[in-house]
Amino acid sequence: MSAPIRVGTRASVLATTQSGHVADMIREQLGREVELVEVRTDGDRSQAAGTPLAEAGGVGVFVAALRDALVAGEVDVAVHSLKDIPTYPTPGITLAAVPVREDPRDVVVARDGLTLGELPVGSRVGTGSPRRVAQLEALGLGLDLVGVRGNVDTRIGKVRSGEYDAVVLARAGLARIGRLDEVTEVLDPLQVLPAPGQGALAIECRSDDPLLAELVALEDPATRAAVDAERAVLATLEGGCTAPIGALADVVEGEDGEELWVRAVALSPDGALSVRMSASGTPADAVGVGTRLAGEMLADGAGDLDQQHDQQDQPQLEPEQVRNA
Ligand SMILES: NCc1[nH]cc(CCC(=O)O)c1CC(=O)O
Repeated sequence: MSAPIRVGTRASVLATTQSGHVADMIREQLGREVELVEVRTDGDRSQAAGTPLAEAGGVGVFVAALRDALVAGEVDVAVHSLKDIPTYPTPGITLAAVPVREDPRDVVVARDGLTLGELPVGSRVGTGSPRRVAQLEALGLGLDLVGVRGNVDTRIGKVRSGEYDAVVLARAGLARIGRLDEVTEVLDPLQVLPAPGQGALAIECRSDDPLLAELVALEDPATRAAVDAERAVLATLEGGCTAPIGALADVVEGEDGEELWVRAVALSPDGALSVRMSASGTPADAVGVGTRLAGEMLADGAGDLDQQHDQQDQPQLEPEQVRNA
């Protein structure tokens, strides 16, 4: 009888829900015992103490804290939102599995059940993500985009209190914590492409842990191919530009078997300029499809989008590393 698998989790509602979900999968699909181990960070403490903390800005800290606990052998598995982890590899840690993902789209939670298009010009819409800001600006609705900090509950609270008219969030986060009923609009990826990896979970373990071979059973191959392609787009574009990036891939059944389709956009921070492209290939070549697509985007000027193109007030944006949050 082997020891329980220790799954590391952060204290937030979203994090414990995600880790709990993975713990259930390990119990049910691997038949192993699981123990949830809370990994506290300075970020969690300062938030508990009431200090405003950018969830997006703190993400690097949270990912790092879980990974530290993993490498130190305090936990055996770390669960993250895939979109929050960097594209480059981390020594000693392997992305063991990516389970079936939630609906990856962004959503609106607005006052009075409104959609973005129904909000009057000048309405205050909260988001701290440059990717969302640029794509929302590009819609030309005349919205006043303002930075928003804090966890999902805090963000929606700003709509309920009347401070903001709406906030834009990942549907997946709301789905996981059971608050989909508060969504007033699901944004079509034709207008707003999600962050690479949005809606997917990353299950990490130590690269030398035999557990790695077991965890692979939790992987959904179609999700893995899609997020591998999206992250290849991001990794390639990151090398050539700092513009906000959206990317979304899916695997569909074609005439000759499975096909992988990828759409991506890179925008100037104010959304005035963008390079938008799509590509397709096989799921087995996911990284190649994403890399080539990004290469074509760079050839089409995606590397020259970094400057601001008009001088309106911009919300306080989060650090560059989370520009796609
Ligand atoms: N940027 C923070 C973050 N990281 C993961 C999610 C939601 C869950 C997911 O996308 O998988 C969120 C909140 C949001 O963007 O609304």
